[in-house]
Amino acid sequence: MTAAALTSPAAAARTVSTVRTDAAGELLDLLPAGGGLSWVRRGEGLVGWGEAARLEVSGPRALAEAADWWEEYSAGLDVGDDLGVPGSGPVLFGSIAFDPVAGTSVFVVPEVVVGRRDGVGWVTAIGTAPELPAPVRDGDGPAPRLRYADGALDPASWCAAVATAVERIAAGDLAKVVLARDLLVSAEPALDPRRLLHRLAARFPGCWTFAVDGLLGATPELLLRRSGRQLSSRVLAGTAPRGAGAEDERLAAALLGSAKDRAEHALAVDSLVRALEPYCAELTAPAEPELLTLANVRHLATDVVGRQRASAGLLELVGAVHPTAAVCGTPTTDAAALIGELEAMDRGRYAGPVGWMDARGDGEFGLALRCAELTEDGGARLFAGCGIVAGSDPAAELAETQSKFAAFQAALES
Ligand SMILES: C=C(O[C@H]1C=CC=C(C(=O)O)[C@@H]1O)C(=O)O
Repeated sequence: MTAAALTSPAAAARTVSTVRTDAAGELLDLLPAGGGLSWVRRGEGLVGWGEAARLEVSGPRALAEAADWWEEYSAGLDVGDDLGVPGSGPVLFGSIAFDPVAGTSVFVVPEVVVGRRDGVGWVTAIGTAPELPAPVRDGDGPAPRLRYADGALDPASWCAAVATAVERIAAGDLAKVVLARDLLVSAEPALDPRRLLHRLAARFPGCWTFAVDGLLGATPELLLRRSGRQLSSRVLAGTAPRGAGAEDERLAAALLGSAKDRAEHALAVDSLVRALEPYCAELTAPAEPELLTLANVRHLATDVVGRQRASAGLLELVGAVHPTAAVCGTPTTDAAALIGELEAMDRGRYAGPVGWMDARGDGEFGLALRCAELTEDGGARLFAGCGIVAGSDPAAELAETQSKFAAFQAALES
């Protein structure tokens, strides 16, 4: 089934202007109280608010429909863009379901976007250009009172699911599956997305702090960036906890030397490279992964770069590479079926692509990891998953989900 609810631009709102702004300060400080849209890393990126148009879509052609809709929508705009850089002019934010066929993907064109790239700032407005709001730095009030509850599976049941996955892998049914679990949190007073985004960005400056339609987080994984014909991706898989003092160094060395984690990582890189190859004139992936160190965990990381050959748009490319084995498994179809069998939950937009694109087709989509979906009662549903391969230990994987939940929990609890 395809469900497409779209808004067309009203005649009065067809004018788009991008002008340079020297407004200093943090992008996230400009967000309205209820939150808004965000894609920010190390103080650069995009924030947006207001809704000039919106598309919710599912079904076998979901991403193709979204691409057509954006092309038609943006072609109908009268754009004045002083900068002409990736992210200037009209911008579409998107949060794509883990399973775009069954799940609902959400695309939003904000009325106002403020961007910063290489130190240059700009503001884009659809319709009448607004006065920029006074920046608000959230942070001093007390944290809300929080209560956590198990999501679909309690820890013991989730460990049993991991043990079943390990058996299936040992039986030769598949090589890898990523199993996730959810954690529910209720909050009094209701969670404030702007406050959460500030805290995520402060603790994870090297991650992309994102917010699209109630899904927010700080992801370390870049699924695909397109800038003209240049493509890049940061693939992550293989995780170790952080330790204190010398123990931290020992854990880092053990991760880099772990045959299990290297195998898990190689499958993720391979899945991306295979999917991207048909579109590329050049594609380079280093043979050895590097370590990516975050406040809560370390990952094996590989930066892949390519030059596009065919004229495919960004959403087509995203649809071609998703889901990689960093969030699904190998072979993809068997892993997706096992996820459906064992996780006992709907991932929704968790582990799906999240990001933005402009009218030239440049943009960035990460994977929605280390994130939570805000719930109507003012709380949230947190997600964390782990790659399961031969030799995975259920207790260690459970501990890994706890380390990953800790990324969002630190923002909730401070
Ligand atoms: C699925 C998640 O992480 C993926 C990305 C990096 C490392 C992973 C791992 O080591 O299992 C996962 O593949 C998650 O954080 O929910």
